[in-house]
Amino acid sequence: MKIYIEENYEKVSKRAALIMASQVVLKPDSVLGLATGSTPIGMYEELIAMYKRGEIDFSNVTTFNLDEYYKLPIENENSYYSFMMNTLFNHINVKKENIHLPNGMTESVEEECKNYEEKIKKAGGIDMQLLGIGGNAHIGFNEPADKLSVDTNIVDLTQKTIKDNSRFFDNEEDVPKKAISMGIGSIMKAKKIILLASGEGKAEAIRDMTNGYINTQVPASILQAHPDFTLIIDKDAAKLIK
Ligand SMILES: N[C@@H]1[C@@H](O)[C@H](O)[C@@H](COP(=O)(O)O)O[C@@H]1O
Repeated sequence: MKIYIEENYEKVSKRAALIMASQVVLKPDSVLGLATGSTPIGMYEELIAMYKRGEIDFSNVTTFNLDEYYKLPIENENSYYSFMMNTLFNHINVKKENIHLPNGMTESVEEECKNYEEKIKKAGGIDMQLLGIGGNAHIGFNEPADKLSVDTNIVDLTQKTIKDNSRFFDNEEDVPKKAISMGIGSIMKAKKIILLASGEGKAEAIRDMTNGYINTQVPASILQAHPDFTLIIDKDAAKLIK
């Protein structure tokens, strides 16, 4: 595990964008695993700026997002599809057919999860996976539990996650209670993983995921066992690291 502790959120975003951009420059047909949440927004803005300056070309890139809410139409502004289109995809030259998110509106969850895994495999696996982290150390939507799913699966969101994510919705009741998420195995199969975190609200999760132990109640802790894992955090998120 490599850890970069940056002065602030802006520096976290800049370093992450440079790492992601290098991946695409060195391998223009990279398969990128992407994440939602507020944390990666700064990194996406940096990547858009690089694209506009002609420094980076996404035309051969394929993307797979970590997760999508269950039964939230993609037209809803809070769907992760809408988030990704508005925050990144509409501003760069990635091809629409190369963009993948789990279909939360599927009639057959089991089939959708299986297909998603197949599609990742067919694309050659994920070269670089970007992650944020939940306040309870979830990654994707793999919530703390006694058992964690290896493959893409449907998950029940914890009350904490529903509360955390309610800031984007009009009411807490509008937050979907379930999501389809890549599993821990799907994430760990990525050749490289980077995780971004910023702010004091993530300090406990960062402490617990870097303490040398793997604990399913701290889903992100498994990343310590990945051979090419980079943590990019700001001082506030790092303040409880021992
Ligand atoms: N499913 C997403 C995660 O992928 C993300 O890491 C987390 C943290 O979000 P934020 O970056 O807004 O704190 O939120 C959601 O629950």
